[in-house]
Amino acid sequence: MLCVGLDPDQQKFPLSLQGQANAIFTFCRYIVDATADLVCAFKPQIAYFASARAEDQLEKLISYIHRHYPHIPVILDAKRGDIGSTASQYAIEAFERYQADAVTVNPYMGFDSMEPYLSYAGKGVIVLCRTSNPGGSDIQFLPTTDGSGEVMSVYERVAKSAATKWNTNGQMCLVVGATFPEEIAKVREIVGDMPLLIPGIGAQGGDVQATVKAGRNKNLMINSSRAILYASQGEDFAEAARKEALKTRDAINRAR
Ligand SMILES: O=C(O)c1cc(=O)[nH]c(=O)n1[C@@H]1O[C@H](COP(=O)(O)O)[C@@H](O)[C@H]1O
Repeated sequence: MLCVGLDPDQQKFPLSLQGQANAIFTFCRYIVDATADLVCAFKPQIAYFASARAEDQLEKLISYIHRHYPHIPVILDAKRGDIGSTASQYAIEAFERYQADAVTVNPYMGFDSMEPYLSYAGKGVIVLCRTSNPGGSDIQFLPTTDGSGEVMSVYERVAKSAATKWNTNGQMCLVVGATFPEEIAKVREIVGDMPLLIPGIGAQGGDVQATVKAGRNKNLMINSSRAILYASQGEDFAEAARKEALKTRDAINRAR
């Protein structure tokens, strides 16, 4: 159930990679090779590539994962959200340019903003529901009604809509932060067996055991990025990342 997040921050790279052409790809490739037998998915975060003008290295990385580890899905973490015509372009970017198997999207603009991704049969559409950051509560906790008199918070409404209306082709997953196990349990209750992407263990301090229990040990992809990527910033970074990934995977498995 471990998903390794690929958030390559060049300032944290070992000296031997600093200033090298293709350093981002090379760093991620080492991490992928060191952890591939321990993961259920890899999740590259697009901002780390785009901010460094390294989209070509993201393309290369996803193609490398597909070629060497074809059984491991790649989740492109892009958190897109826009009107349908623009979302169509983002869907082309995620699924045709980058060849991702799934993409994270923001549901704030509603169902039509997610439809272009859903039109790619077999691709995963991973919808933000109860995010891991403290400020997530600013909006996601607000009460809503839908006319039936039933009051629920925004994140519960997203979960309910995903479970009852939006997931027409079985492609949807939801993001729920490991930092909020109570809400993981509520979302699990609403959506049944739908897969959940759960970031927030490791650097953000989420509790692995509480996360697995709240998710009922079913269809979970539990993401850790920085704690694994930068377990060491020295030349032994890949070895250290493997050790940390093993430790995390074992902690997840002990909690199952
Ligand atoms: O969609 C996500 O992946 C995501 C959603 C969320 O609620 N919280 C969250 O941290 N993430 C992403 O998950 C990763 C977490 O990284 P670490 O905190 O370093 O493990 C980052 O790439 C975040 O952008």
